Order: sequence, then structure tokens, then C-alpha cells
Amino acid sequence: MKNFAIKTPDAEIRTALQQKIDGLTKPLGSLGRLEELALQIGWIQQTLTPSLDRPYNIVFAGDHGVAEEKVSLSPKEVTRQMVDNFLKGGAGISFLCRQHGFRLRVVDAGVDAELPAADGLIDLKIRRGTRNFVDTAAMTREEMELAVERGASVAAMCRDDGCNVISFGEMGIGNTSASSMWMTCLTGTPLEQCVGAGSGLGSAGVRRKCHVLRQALDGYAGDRSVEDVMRWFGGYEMVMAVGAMLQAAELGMVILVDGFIMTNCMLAASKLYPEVLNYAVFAHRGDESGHALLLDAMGAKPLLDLGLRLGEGTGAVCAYPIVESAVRMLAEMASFGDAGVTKYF
Ligand SMILES: Cc1cc2ncn([C@H]3O[C@H](COP(=O)(O)O)[C@@H](O)[C@H]3O)c2cc1C
Ligand SMILES: O=C(O)c1cccnc1
Repeated sequence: MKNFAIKTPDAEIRTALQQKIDGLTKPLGSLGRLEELALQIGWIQQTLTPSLDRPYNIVFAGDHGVAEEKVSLSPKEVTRQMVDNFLKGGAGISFLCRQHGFRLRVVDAGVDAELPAADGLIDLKIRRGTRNFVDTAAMTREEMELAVERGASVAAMCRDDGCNVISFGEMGIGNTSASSMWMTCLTGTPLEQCVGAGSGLGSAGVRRKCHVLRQALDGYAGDRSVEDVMRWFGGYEMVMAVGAMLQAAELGMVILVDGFIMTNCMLAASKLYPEVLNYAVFAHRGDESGHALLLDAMGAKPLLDLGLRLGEGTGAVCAYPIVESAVRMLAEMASFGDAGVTKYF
């Protein structure tokens, strides 16, 4: 698999950053999480005056063979229909990207349809959908490696365009099933606790989904290494997101982590390269039932708790103004000395 050179940023600047934050006109620590974020972003960028430039949200789209098992309320055709919707500007992520100044790109990682070329669509299709992981591996080793490389190329393209803060999202009917499989295999959390309603199953539907996924887990003959779990359960859009996250970290970009699916991608990325977590800002805790457990297992403290369960990058983009506030705090707040305010602590 492609190698990534991901650094832990030099810790020396943290002292100066903390001193700058503590010297701003406020009681010590009173801007709470904003102060932690400012420290993280200044550390990533190795400066006392970090900036957020040309944010992108990338939606990786791909279909899943396991959708044949009716593990989702919707059929897989909805993946292609939603790609159209993203391109026309009518999806949840579309208005959020407009609101917060994100460039939106959709990557065809493996949609099971021939998609005509369109503005905003990047064709990196590996195959028309993964194989059904109840019967066999979702993808070959070669496809998995190619997906990591192609995902990496998307992050590099954004960086080349001047982007230093990037959000990843996904569209793929059936991908909460794939994510639950990654979560159980990579964290050891019992399968049933990793499975939820996805895009809207009722309790009978969730029981059925659990049953199908249990069968898949029992039939899994791999070695449980990260690479093997990624390829066995797929999908292409998720593996591309892993490659994109690793490349973004190598390039020193701030990575906004979205919902259940993208948190699983960050989990897999961090099992390959733990240093990737230095660059991650966990945006929100969503309503998909495994998400909170997964965040806890990763020791992640998300910024928002809005009951979102959509994906596409929506939670990540919603959290962006908070990240911006952290950066503005460093750029715009006066110090005690400059403002003539007396510091009594
Ligand atoms: C109209 C529609 C738009 C979506 N946008 C994101 N998802 C979300 O739901 C899917 C995962 O849920 P499941 O595993 O239950 O299929 C993914 O495509 C995810 O992005 C959507 C789902 C639907 C139906
Ligand atoms: O949290 C998510 O990313 C999510 C949850 C349900 C359905 N689709 C996405």
C-alpha cells in the first residue's frame, strides 16, 4: 500500500501558543474548547497566527454489494440520484457548503452507474459497486490499494489549490453496514452495539440488518488486519476517504471529521498511522447509535451534538464556524498589555 510520511508537528511551539492564549484579555481558560482548537491548529501550522484557507468538502460516492441484502431502507439507485442532487446544489451538504464558503466536489469512487461528466464531479471510479461481503470480499487487494492512492490524489489536488482545511463526507447506500463491520473488527466492540438505523430503519429493520451482518462476520475468513478489514467490508468511497485523510495529514492540513462513517474512516487511518489524529478535529456526535461509542473508544471529544444522522460531510461543515472562531481568537483578540487591561491572576 502507498506509504505516507505523517509527522507529529514539533511540540516546541505549544508553549508559545499557550502563552499567547493566556495573555489574551479573558480569564484563564475561559474560551474553553476554542482555546484547545486554537492550540491544535497553531501547532499543526507551526505558527502563532494560523489561518484557514479555501476549505473544501469532498463527498466520496460509491455503491455497496451488501445493499442487495436490504440492510438499508433505500435501494442503491439512490446513491446515483443523490450524486445528481449534489451536482445540482440541492442536497443537505450543498446549502451548508454555500453557507460556510466550502467548495464542494463529488468523487465517483464506485457508483454503480455510468455518470456523465459534470462540473464538480471527479471520476475516480474503481468499479461499479463493491461485491456483497456476505458472500465474499467487497474488493480485491489491488482495488483497495488503488482506492487509497486515488483518495490521496484528491487531498493533494485540494492542497495544490491552496486549501489547508478539508472536510470529507460520503454517499453510498449501505455504508453504515460497512462502517459497523469496520468498527466491530477494529475496536472489538460487539457487533450489535455497532449497528444502528442508518438512513432510517425501524427496530425490525435494525434486527434484520444485525442478522445479515452477523452472518457476514461469521463468514469472514481474513486476518483482521486493518488493510484486510478495509478491503473485505469496503466500500470504495470509504477506502478513498482513508487515503485522502492520510494524504491531508501528510500535507499538514486540518481535517474535519464528520459522522459515523467518516469517524470509522479516521479510525482505520489512525490504525495505519496514529499520527493522523494530530490533524483531526472531530466535528460532531451524531444520532447513529454506534457513533458515540466509537468516539468514546477513540477518546475523541466532538464539538457539536445536533442529532445529525446524514453524512455527506454535513456535521463537519456545521462545525466549521467554531473552528474559524478559534483561529480568529488568536488573530483578533487583544492581549492584556496591548489593551491596557490589568491581569490579576
Ligand atoms: C436520500 C438520502 C440521502 C442521503 N445522504 C446521505 N445519506 C446517508 O445514508 C446512507 C447510509 O445509510 P444506510 O446504510 O442506511 O444506507 C449513506 O449514503 C449516507 O451518506 C443519505 C441517505 C438517503 C436515503
Ligand atoms: O453519521 C453518519 O455519517 C450517518 C448516519 C446515518 C446515515 N448516514 C450517515
